[in-house]
Amino acid sequence: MLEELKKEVCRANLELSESGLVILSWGNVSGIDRSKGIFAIKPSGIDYAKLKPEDIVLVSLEGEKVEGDMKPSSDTPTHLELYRQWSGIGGVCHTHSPCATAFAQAKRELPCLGTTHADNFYGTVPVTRQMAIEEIETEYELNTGKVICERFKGIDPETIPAVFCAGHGPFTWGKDAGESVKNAIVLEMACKMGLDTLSLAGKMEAIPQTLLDKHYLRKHGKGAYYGQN
Ligand SMILES: O=C(CO)[C@@H](O)[C@H](O)COP(=O)(O)O
Repeated sequence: MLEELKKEVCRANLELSESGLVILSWGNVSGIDRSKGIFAIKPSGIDYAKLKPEDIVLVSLEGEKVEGDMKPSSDTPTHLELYRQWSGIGGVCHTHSPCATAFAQAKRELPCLGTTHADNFYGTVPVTRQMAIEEIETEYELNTGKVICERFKGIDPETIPAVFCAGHGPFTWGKDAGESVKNAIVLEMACKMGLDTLSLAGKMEAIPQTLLDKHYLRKHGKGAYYGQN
């Protein structure tokens, strides 16, 4: 079932591995078929070098494994919560890429410091709150999805397809699995530029909204972020 989706998600996971954003079996990518209410995700703990389309696991929006010999990614509940809450996304990517993870661990948001960022993210990339002990000790991955959606109240997730999960790492998303990986690559580069800017200038200062609008709206035609840029 859903052979094409499994091939697409397998390809996206291999792209993630080839991008250098993940090592060992870290990270994961999924993609959803909204017409069937089923998403495909990387199996847990797999060596990317051995990953094949037939290894990709299918999971329903009710959270049931529909097809696959292996255990779905340990982050499946997070991907599931984002698909449930945000009907406009088609793919989700999670990494521990070093610069973006530094922002997540430092609980720092990434302001829009330049046009590179502005071309891809309509404003500040937010960070979630630190989860409470009981949220961590119970359903950690599901609660990770919940605090991401909580943080995005008032923010259009399609115009800022990225977040830093406090104390953990980044999640990105997009119209499909491939775009979620592209956004993870752009986020890591933007975070590296942010750290370099901070070390050169001693601060991270957002560009004017008008420059953000000029770049983002010219490329994407819409922007609906109501918070501070
Ligand atoms: O965030 C984590 C672990 O902290 C996970 O993303 C692992 O890095 C990958 O887990 P699997 O997808 O292989 O289960």
